[in-house]
Amino acid sequence: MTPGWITTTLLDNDAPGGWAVARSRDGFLHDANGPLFPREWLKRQDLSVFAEHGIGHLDGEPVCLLELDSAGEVQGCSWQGLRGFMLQGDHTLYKVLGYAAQIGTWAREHRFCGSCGQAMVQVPRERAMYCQACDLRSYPRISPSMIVLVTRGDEILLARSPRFVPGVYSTLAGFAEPGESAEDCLVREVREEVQVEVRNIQYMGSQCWPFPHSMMLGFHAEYAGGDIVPQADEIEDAQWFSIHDLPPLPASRSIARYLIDLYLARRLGHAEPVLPG
Ligand SMILES: NC(=O)C1=CN([C@@H]2O[C@H](COP(=O)(O)OP(=O)(O)OC[C@H]3O[C@@H](n4cnc5c(N)ncnc54)[C@H](O)[C@@H]3O)[C@@H](O)[C@H]2O)C=CC1
Ligand SMILES: [Mg+2]
Ligand SMILES: [Zn+2]
Repeated sequence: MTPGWITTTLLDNDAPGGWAVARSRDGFLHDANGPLFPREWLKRQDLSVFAEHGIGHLDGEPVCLLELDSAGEVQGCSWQGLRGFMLQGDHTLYKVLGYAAQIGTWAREHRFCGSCGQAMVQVPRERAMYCQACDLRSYPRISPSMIVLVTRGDEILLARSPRFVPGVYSTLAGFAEPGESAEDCLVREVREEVQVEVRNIQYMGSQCWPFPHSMMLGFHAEYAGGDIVPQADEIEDAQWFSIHDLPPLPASRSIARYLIDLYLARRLGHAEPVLPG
């Protein structure tokens, strides 16, 4: 048995046994034992299965995803969004569900060729969809995004989007555009969102963010000039906060929180946090 979670290219859906997770628009099915169910049992429930994908091995046992058309009723079970699993519970299980969500979304959105519109087929032994007419392969989509903590000595720049939980302030973030490096993206996003200039950009680490398919590239950068002007619509408020008097912060497993906690630890001489993968 290999411990932990290992994604696999593809599994044989006809081989019996293993675990399954079920996903609908309402999230993942779970009961008191969590979101993993014996696969054979789950397939016997009255669920409208749209697609089945082998996704990996957990502690050596195969795991598959049942993508559903709708959230059915299963006695003793309820549905919970991926974000809920990110916020609390076992981190390895959240990784399983995050991967399942990305594969399920990608497969659902790539049934037809984006070039000619014909049905695509699953490539054997590879996580890819294929259009024979165009000789075109589509791989799971990942969107590179940068995230940055802008610092000024004992102050850090935090902002809030109208989408955030009330009161919470976070680091700045944004999707990379074609033609940009992560650093170009950082400079542009900080300018756009708060009209501030930065220098001494330092890469701190990355995190998969399956909402729905971001790859977060995390940085610290020093303030170099400009007064904060929040971008209309995108940024509700942005401020310099003293590291000794911070507002409510993002979830502890997010890279946003890691970037903040890491800066605080270095500034205050505490032990450095570990970035959850
Ligand atoms: N893990 C973490 O700690 C954090 C993760 N994030 C994530 O970072 C990503 C980017 O942050 P935002 O401030 O929302 O982005 P942003 O500042 O670039 O603005 C969002 C806008 O970008 C456009 N957009 C949506 N999907 C896109 C894509 N795939 N490529 C290019 N443009 C796209 C849309 O117009 C959307 O309204 C999001 O996935 C967000 O959830 C943001 C903050 C913290
Ligand atoms: Mg943004
Ligand atoms: Zn095609």
